[in-house]
Amino acid sequence: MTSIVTLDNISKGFRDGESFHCVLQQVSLTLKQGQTIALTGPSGSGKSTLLNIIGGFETIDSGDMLIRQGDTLHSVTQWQDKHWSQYRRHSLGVIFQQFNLLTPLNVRDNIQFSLALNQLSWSPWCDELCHQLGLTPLLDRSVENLSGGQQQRVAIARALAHKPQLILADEPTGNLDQHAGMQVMQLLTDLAQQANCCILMVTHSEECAQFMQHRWHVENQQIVVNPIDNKQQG
Ligand SMILES: Nc1ncnc2c1ncn2[C@@H]1O[C@H](COP(=O)(O)OP(=O)(O)OP(=O)(O)O)[C@@H](O)[C@H]1O
Repeated sequence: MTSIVTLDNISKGFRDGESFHCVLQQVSLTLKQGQTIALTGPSGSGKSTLLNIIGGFETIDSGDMLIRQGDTLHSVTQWQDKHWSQYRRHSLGVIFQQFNLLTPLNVRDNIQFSLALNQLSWSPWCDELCHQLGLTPLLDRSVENLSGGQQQRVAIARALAHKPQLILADEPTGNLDQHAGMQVMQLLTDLAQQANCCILMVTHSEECAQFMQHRWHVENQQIVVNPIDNKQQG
């Protein structure tokens, strides 16, 4: 399987007044095309920090991160803002617990906005996404009038519309009841597989983690790859 993001010996901490709090220490890992990974760990262990580093929303203190663009892995050490924004637009889809939708807009325009950032227009894949997510009858509805489950399905359509190589999800079902949460997880994993996207998903929920092929655990500033992965792949 092709590597899409590699962390090479990265460390990250935060200054708190006089003291320095190390969150991740000399972490190395690789995300591969099509892999799905549940990221678990105690509160405050560094799960969101890891997601933010991979999304380019946080810098690293040391080490290197390599990101695939086309046929080549590029080191981010020399990247400027324009490189990061190009990476986020082209290669990333992001799904958070708070849906972060554009509330004055309808469902179609929320999805179209994400496509427009990549100079893409509505494609048959978008029709398929909306069909499978049950959004086709809702396309002209304002997102602010939708239920939590419906809004989260719009967030998934928006994240997948441009077929990114990587989806970063932070507690994507955290605001949903059990039934809606499992439905959303099933749709997310089915659609990501169809688009050959890798998913790295932070979750506290065992039921959600079960939808992913692999389990990584953040503990003592390290990432522990669970020896009993959900599925032994890649
Ligand atoms: N911008 C920041 N400035 C200072 N400290 C931060 C910052 N972001 C995170 N931290 C600290 O880094 C540690 C890890 O935070 P992080 O949000 O990554 O944990 P988490 O595992 O996602 O936690 P939770 O499960 O509670 O969301 C925490 O101690 C947090 O206070």
